[in-house]
Amino acid sequence: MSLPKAELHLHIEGTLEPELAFALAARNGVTLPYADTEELREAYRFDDLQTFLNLYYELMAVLRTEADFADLADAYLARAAAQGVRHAEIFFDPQAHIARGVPMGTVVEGLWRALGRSEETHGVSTQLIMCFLRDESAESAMETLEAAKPHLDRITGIGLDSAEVGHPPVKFRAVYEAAAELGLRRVAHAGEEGPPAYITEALDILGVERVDHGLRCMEDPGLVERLVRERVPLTLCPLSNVRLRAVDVLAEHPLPAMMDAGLLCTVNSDDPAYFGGYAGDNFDAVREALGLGEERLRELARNSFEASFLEHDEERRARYIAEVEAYEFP
Ligand SMILES: Nc1ncnc2[nH]cnc12
Ligand SMILES: [Zn+2]
Repeated sequence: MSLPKAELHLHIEGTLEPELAFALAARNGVTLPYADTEELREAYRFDDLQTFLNLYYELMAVLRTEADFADLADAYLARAAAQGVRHAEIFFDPQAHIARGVPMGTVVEGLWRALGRSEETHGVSTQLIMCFLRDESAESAMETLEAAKPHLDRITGIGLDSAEVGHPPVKFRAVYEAAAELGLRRVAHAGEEGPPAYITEALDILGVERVDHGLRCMEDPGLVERLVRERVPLTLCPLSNVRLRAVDVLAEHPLPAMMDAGLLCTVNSDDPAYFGGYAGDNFDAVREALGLGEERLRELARNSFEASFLEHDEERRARYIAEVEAYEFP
C-alpha cells in the first residue's frame, strides 16, 4: 500500500535480502553456510526472538565496507519509497559490527552515503538511531556511545534492542543519561517478549519518548491508561509479531483493540527481509487480516508522522500529513 507514511521501527541490518547477502559475500570473499538464496530462505523459520537473532547476526558477516552499508541502505530506501514511506528513522546495531572488526566510522559513513542523498534519489527523508545490544554489558554500551561521538552530526537518537528477557531497561540507565546530555533522542524496545514492567522502566528510568513494540502493555490496564494519557507512541510491527510468535496469527493481533483504547499506534516492518514484508506490506496485511477501514489506516499513517522526530521541520511534517489526508485508496 502506497499510503504516505513514516517508518519508525526498522533495523537496517534486517533489510538484508538473501540476494544482496550472497552478492556482498562474493564481493568480500565471505563464505555463507548456505548453498544458495533458496536454502537461506528455508532457514527463515523462527520459534522466537532468539532464533531470529541468531540468523540476523550470522548474516551480518557479509557487511564489511562503507560501500556494503551504502548498498544495503539504498536497497531499503528504494523498496520503502515504492511502498509510500516518506520519512524513515533507521536503527543500526554498531556493536554487532565493531565486534567483527568493522569500525563505527565505516558503518555510519557508509549508511550516510545513502541516507545523505536519499531525498534526491528516493524522495525519503531520513534519520539514524543507534541501538545498544541489551544482551551486551552496560560498559560496552557506554564505550559504543563514546565511539559514536565523532559521528553525532549523523545520529539523531539511541535505542535498545536484541534479546529482551533478562535484560531490563534499568541496566542502561547511565548510558541513557549520558546520551540525553548529548542531546540525543531516546527510544527502546520494550514489551515485545519482555513484561509490561519493562515498558514502565523504559519510560521512567531511560526517559524514552517512544516505545518500540510495546505490545505487552495490553496486559496492564493501568499502563495502557498512562500511555494514552501521555500520548506515548508505540512502534508496532505486525508481521514481525507473527513470525516471532508474539501472536499466533495476524487475525488475533491486538492492534484494533490498542487503537480502540486510544493508544498512539504506528505500523512498521522491523526486519522486513526476514519477516515477509516492508512497511506497505504490513499495512496491507493488517487491512486484510484485521479488517481495518480507510479511516483507521489513515489514522495509523497520521500517527507515524506525529510520532516521528520531525519537530525541527514542522512544515515538512504538515506537508506529509496533508498527503495522508489527500490519499485515495485503491
Ligand atoms: N524485533 C527485534 N527485537 C529485538 N531486537 C531486534 N533486532 C532486530 N530486530 C529486533
Ligand atoms: Zn525491532
